[in-house]
Amino acid sequence: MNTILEVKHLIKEYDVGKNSRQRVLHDVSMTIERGEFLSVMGPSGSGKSTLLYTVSGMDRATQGSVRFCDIDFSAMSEDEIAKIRLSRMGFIFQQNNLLKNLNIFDNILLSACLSKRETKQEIKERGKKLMEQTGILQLADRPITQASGGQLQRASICRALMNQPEILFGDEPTGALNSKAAGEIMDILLKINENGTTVLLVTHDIKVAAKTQRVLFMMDGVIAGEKHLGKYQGEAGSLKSREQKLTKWLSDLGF
Ligand SMILES: Nc1ncnc2c1ncn2[C@@H]1O[C@H](COP(=O)(O)OP(=O)(O)OP(=O)(O)O)[C@@H](O)[C@H]1O
Repeated sequence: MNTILEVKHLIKEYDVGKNSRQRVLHDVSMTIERGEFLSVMGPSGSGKSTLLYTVSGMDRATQGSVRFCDIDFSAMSEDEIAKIRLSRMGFIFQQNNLLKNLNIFDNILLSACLSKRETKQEIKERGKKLMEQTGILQLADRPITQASGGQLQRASICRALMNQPEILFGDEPTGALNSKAAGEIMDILLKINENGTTVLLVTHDIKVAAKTQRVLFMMDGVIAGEKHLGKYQGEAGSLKSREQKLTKWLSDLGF
């Protein structure tokens, strides 16, 4: 086994007013192996996004440890963690967060330009290749106001992949899309995972979670259960049965 992320006894509290703190994650422990494709489900407010942001180093743990490969986030400065995020992790969100004053191509190239590891030519070539793989090469010069939600989400996937991350985090990446566009985004994420990138998604959508390999169920700030579905191989018949298994499991957990 090759562990990419190890979380032990994670506690996360937020300051909520004067001398008042809300505990959102209660003693969460989990391990993610390199190459896995996981999703996190659970009721609204159960702590899914907080878990994602804390394990990806976007936010600090209050107590407990988060290790990415052999790196202990608690021993690192904000700047050091930001460098790791930029060079080794990718992020996609429900809202694509693309910059309005840049066209689609320049939005995609931006993070690679910031990491300054390659020449502009190398960056452009990889950007084009990713756009081709995700079916949006023809949109390179478009302003982001002239593309659909699904196309913009493909662009944000390209942007997240520009620095060839080892792990991709998604907070409801299909949440703002219709079911056809959501299915297409999931197919792209499955290919990315097949090529070796570990993927961790937060989702409310059973159809999305059913295509992932392992589903974590969060409830009141703890991981209340997990379901191993195995790698999804792409057959429609097996997808139906995965969705049914997941629906029954979630219902048994009271969701
Ligand atoms: N920055 C913050 N400051 C204070 N409280 C916060 C902050 N972020 C989240 N919370 C609180 O933490 C709890 C968990 O929020 P979180 O967004 O992690 O839940 P979630 O399961 O992702 O919810 P949803 O499915 O609705 O997105 C909620 O009660 C929320 O109000």
